[in-house]
Amino acid sequence: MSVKVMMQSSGNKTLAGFTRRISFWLGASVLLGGVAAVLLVLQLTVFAQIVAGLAFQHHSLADEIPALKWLVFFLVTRALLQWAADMVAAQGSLRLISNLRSELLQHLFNVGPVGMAGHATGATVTALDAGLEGLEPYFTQYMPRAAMMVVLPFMILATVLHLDGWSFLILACTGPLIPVFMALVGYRAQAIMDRQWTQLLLLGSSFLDALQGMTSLRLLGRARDAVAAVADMADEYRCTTMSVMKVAFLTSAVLEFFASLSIALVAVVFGARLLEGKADFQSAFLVLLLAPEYFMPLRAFSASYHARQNATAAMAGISKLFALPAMAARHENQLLAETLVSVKCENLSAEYEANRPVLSNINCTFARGTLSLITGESGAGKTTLVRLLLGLLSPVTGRIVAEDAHGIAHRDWQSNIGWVPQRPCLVHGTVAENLRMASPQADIASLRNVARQADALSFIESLPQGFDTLIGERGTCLSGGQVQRLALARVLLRKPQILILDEPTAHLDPESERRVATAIAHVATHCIVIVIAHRGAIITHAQQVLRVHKGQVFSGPHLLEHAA
Ligand SMILES: Nc1ncnc2c1ncn2[C@@H]1O[C@H](COP(=O)(O)OP(=O)(O)OP(=O)(O)O)[C@@H](O)[C@H]1O
Repeated sequence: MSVKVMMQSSGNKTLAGFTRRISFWLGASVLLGGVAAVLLVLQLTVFAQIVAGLAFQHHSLADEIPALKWLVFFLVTRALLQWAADMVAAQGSLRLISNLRSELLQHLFNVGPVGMAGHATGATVTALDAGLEGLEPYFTQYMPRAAMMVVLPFMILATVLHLDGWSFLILACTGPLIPVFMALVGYRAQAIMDRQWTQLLLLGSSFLDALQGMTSLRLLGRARDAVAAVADMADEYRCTTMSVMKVAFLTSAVLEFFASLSIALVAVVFGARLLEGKADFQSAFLVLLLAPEYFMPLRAFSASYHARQNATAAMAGISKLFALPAMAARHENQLLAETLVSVKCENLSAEYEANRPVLSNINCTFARGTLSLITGESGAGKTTLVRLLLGLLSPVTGRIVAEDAHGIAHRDWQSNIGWVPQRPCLVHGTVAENLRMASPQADIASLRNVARQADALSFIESLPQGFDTLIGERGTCLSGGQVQRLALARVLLRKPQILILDEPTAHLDPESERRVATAIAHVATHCIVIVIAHRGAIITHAQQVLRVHKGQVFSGPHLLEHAA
């Protein structure tokens, strides 16, 4: 993409980069877990000492009370430390995920609708939702467990070496088998996880597409096929999930087998030497208590290994979104106090792909109190010009200058634009709720005022509950003309100084078209109004016509007559 990148998101957007961001939290978690591990070894040592004292040294329970107090102390403190370690890791992870979600959303706002054009909405939603959630177990479970897999087994090995050489040898030889085995299984499991993630993305996009296109699908008689296709994908996703589970269970079973075998070997070797009188009970008992704990972090690590694979697969989708170039200009959401009198395009060029200009060095002016019409054949670049004005696309060369009556150019003028696309976005809610999207604090008098300006008041008042009538998602309970007038009323609530409309009267019946055109012409008396249109009543109200043709913009009085 050659489009100028306005803002590159900062920082290393990889799992390693994200891990570094919460290194303090992970470090604290591992430290707390490490202290808990020391307490575990001490707890088992005291326990072995108590059992040996009671069984072989004829101690009474009263003799062991000080040791029992230590045992309880170690037990409780260790439980608290472990809880704290888990909490710290969870806290760091939740903060990171929350920050990442804000960063990603901010980045997508900077990318804007033009940059997102080739990206399926369902896949984006899945990456933002399930994708980011999928990273959480990686930070809360996998990373701390990976660290503890090094800390605790080494601590136990050191203790066992001090107690018995043979047991040390058995544990030292069997322990590393587990990570090696994990690496072998992991290679195969990663491919399945990647497939599962791709299927989830496809499922999300297909489901959303099927929902959005349900009317067309029904009209084409393909609704059942679409439902069947989504069902098939859901079934494939289920099968892949079962494969993931199968790999996870098999891995756990094999690891359990290795661990049990190793512990049994320690028990048999030590037991035989105990019978021969070559070892003492307390050491043997302690080694037997320590052996399962030696494998515990390895088993916990293996149980959370799928979290890493899941995160790696999810990260691929998230990285793709972070890698999208930012195309939209950033501007403050502040309305200007000064009145803008003109918006000038100076030597403006735009392109979506390198060396394929859609607009080349265009110059034009949009003045206050003027209704400017942008016309031209399909694909000429009318929408591209509007995208430049809206700040959704950055110019390759040139600039757009917005001036007030004193000739002062303002920087944050784009927040003063009101934009009505061809298909305005109305949400499931009441008429008033849809209008208040533009200004949540607006009172009913303001709503009535803008509705009157947009010629929408009479039809709103004729609805069963007036401004409290539910209009359905995308205004399904309203006609095309009513949706346009409602969208116009909504945008007027923001008191825009510049109003841009994309084919506002397309698909309307002559009466609705006339009413919408008159309402727009009325707004143009105190605004800079720019309308994309090819034909219809709106043309008769235009004071300026700009024709976009082969990357150039032509204007002149003859075009006005021609357009009319
Ligand atoms: N997001 C995009 N990525 C790449 N090319 C694009 C993109 N949007 C538009 N174009 C291309 O830019 C050119 C101008 O498109 P634009 O939408 O500005 O035309 P238009 O005059 O508004 O057409 P219409 O009247 O059909 O809406 C077209 O050739 C189109 O294929």
